[in-house]
Amino acid sequence: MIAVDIEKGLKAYNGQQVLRIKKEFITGSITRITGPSGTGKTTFIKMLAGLITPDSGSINANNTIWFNASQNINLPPQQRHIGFVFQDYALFPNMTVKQHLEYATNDADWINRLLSIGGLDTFADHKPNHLSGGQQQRLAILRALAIKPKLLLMDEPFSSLDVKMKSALIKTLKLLFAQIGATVLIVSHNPQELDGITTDELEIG
Ligand SMILES: Nc1ncnc2c1ncn2[C@@H]1O[C@H](COP(=O)(O)OP(=O)(O)OP(=O)(O)O)[C@@H](O)[C@H]1O
Repeated sequence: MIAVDIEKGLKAYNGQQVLRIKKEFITGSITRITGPSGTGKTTFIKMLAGLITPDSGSINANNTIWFNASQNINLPPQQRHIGFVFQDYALFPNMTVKQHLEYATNDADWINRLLSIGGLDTFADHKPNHLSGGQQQRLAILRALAIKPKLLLMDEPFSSLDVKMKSALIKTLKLLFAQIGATVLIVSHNPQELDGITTDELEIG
């Protein structure tokens, strides 16, 4: 379980706004994060990843303290074993599809399975600028899964996929999440796309 109780002052266009999140995420749960634009959904998952530091409070993952302001503990991102799908993908321009996955794992069977799940087998030697937007987005998802993360954070991960591709991929991912025992948080503006996959919801703002 991941227990979060944090506060962060956001630099909003109209002054200061405080983001407060108090929530427990059960191991293996899949939570949809909703809320209006600019309320702090991305900032929240970046705080879980250790990419943004909360002003106060704590984040505890199972028996490990990831963040505790009063004890001055702040585990770096690489020690949190998290998979992150960035809204803008953040792919490496000089790496091929396969190299993105090899950067994260040396398990060749797992890499081949991921390539097949993402429909990118035949694009293994392509670099991102030779992929469509949907293919780049799928690569960002596969890269996040490559380390078999215990916590997977996804920021609008299906926004560039067509409806058919999206629903097939989501069904497959649900099985995969269960298999690797991941707890998953998905920021999504689309109310329907995650029907039947999420087990919990967090509304921000
Ligand atoms: N490191 C930071 N420290 C403080 N404030 C930040 C930081 N990064 C972003 N912000 C501010 O937090 C606010 C919320 O931004 P954020 O991207 O988290 O919103 P969001 O809910 O994900 O929006 P959207 O749905 O449009 O993607 C913005 O006003 C932004 O300027």
